[in-house]
Amino acid sequence: MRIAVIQLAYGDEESVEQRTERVAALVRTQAGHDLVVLPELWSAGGFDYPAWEQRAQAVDGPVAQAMATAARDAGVMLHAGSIVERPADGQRGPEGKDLWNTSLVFDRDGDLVAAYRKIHRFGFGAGEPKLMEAGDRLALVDVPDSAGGPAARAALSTCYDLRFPELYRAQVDAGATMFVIPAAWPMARVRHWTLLAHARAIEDQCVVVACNTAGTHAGHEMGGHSQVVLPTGDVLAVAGSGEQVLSVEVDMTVVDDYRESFPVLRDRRLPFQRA
Ligand SMILES: NC(=O)CCC(=O)C(=O)O
Repeated sequence: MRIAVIQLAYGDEESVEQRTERVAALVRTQAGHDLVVLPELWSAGGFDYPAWEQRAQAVDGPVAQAMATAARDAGVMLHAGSIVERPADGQRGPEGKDLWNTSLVFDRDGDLVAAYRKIHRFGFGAGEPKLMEAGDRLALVDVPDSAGGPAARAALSTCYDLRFPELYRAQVDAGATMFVIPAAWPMARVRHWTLLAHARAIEDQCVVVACNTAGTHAGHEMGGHSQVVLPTGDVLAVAGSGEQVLSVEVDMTVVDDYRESFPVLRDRRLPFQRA
């Protein structure tokens, strides 16, 4: 299957409306891909905490509508990155807040087929844990291969989630063969981003499609280096530090083949006795 990873760069000057139009146009140029992936919180600004309240939208709000239309126009499945979600029905979480960091996936008809609320909140006590609720539910979606190869069973996670291997093990147990991970991961820790994505691919024998942000916004330089990593640990493609689109061909037979030839997952031994 053909996958496009759109590593967006943005600063503070562009309005949400301008950026949404620009991103929709970029998505439309990706016709011919089976899956197109955008980064975390690209419309609200990954580190622009003070703007989140005002930029929050529902899962059928203006950003989602623009992405649904772009997916349909391009005829691609679109992982539209994440939005700051404020549910239209006034829902609040257990901490009394009404915002979530929510990823949205649209199919090639523009229908919303998956939504994932980020489980692990990032921000050193500020940002997400202060302003948002945590998700508590896995989300997986099938990505068909128009060339007739096996579909991917894509599991959704977001940025800081990458540091929590137990999430990915749970996704594997739910049938995942691919991890799709949008992010706004800063340059300061880009080495962690690269290494952890490799680790998740190798330890869980999945294809990792990791789409980061580039540019500098809200005083934070983003790390870029989006990447597509195979279960073998081989890197199919890696971006630099600026705006860039990676276009890769992934044969999903690699997952079953590699799991068969090196059956690491079958050698798991749980539960352990307590010491
Ligand atoms: N937006 C994020 O989740 C950033 C995560 C990050 O910077 C880190 O884990 O390091």
